[in-house]
Amino acid sequence: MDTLLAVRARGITRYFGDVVALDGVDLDVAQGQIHGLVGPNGAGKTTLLGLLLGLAVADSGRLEVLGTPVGRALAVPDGVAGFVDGPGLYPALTARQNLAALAALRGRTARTAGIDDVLDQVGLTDVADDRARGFSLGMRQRLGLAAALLTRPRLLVLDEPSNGLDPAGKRHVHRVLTRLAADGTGIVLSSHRMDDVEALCSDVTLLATGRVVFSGPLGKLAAESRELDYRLLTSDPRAARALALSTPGIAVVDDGGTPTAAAARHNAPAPPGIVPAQHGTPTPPPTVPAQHGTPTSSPTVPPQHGAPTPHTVPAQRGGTARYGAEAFVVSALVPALDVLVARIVRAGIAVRELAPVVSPLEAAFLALTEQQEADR
Ligand SMILES: Nc1ncnc2c1ncn2[C@@H]1O[C@H](COP(=O)(O)OP(=O)(O)OP(=O)(O)O)[C@@H](O)[C@H]1O
Repeated sequence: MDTLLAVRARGITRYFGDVVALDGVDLDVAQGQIHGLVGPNGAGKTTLLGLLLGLAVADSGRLEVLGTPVGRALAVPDGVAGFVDGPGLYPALTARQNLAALAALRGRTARTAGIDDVLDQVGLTDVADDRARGFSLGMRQRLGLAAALLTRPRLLVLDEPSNGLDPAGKRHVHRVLTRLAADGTGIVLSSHRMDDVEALCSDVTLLATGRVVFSGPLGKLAAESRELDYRLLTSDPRAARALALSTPGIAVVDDGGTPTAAAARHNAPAPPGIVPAQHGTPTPPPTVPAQHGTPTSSPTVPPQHGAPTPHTVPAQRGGTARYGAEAFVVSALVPALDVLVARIVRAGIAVRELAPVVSPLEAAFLALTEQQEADR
């Protein structure tokens, strides 16, 4: 039996005059999933979120929300809450009065009880009786989220929910969203903050000029990415570096690979779809947890019969390594990286840290942006 999807969209197209804001978009969001919409300005994210919220209707295609086909009427589908372009609030009312008024507008579907609870969840208890007029952007975002929570949504739709949030506000919002998802609520959010998307979302859809260029788990994006730069911190950098140089498919980046430069490198020609699959088997994101306690004695490097000529990427940017003498940067596809890590560990060297200099999501986003500029 099919699991009920919070969102099932097929071939969604939406025009604004001559502009094709959405062009045959497919989207699946499972219940309990936090799904990120990512893409350059004008990609169609807000338009898509607006359709989910019933603020507009698609010109063609089929959209089901919480198992029910969305009709032609402009109405928030049952069980859905959220906002685009910032929450609608009454500036003259306090936070608490805003929530009471919004709940009243929702009539019987909203709970007037629980206002204190949702204010607490988003961290606004201390300003519950202050007027919204004086609220910062981050506070307004949190109040908008509190209003959505009051309706106990089964699908929550948020446009840039992290806008204006300070670290404490961000922690509140992340906690709330994670808890909601754990309770089975589907969440679709757009964001330009790749760190947020990576921290919150299990799945992501990349849009560019109204088209889906990738949709699926974040781990699959990593597996399908082109070569990325990875910072590698080990207990024996010299021996690990020697192993890297003799591992097929691994290039050692001499100068430490600053994030910007790495991004620029991965920005290079992006094919349509930007992240062509290069391997059959998805590989988990190549982040290796610290392995404290692994022997740190000098490794024995296994002989490398038939190993290719060491491949070193010349320093492109000069300057000293930014990650300290212990770390170095390799450029590789995930499968080659897996081989390298196995060799390093087999040699008795501890892998203390392995992380992409620029995440697969950020690299894909940058490639998209670059592609758009090239097409202009
Ligand atoms: N009401 C409108 N009238 C005319 N064109 C519109 C309207 N809303 C959106 N568009 C156009 O549709 C396209 C998609 O816009 P949309 O706002 O959905 O993109 P977005 O991905 O949310 O962008 P951003 O990251 O800048 O918020 C853009 O070309 C935009 O100019």
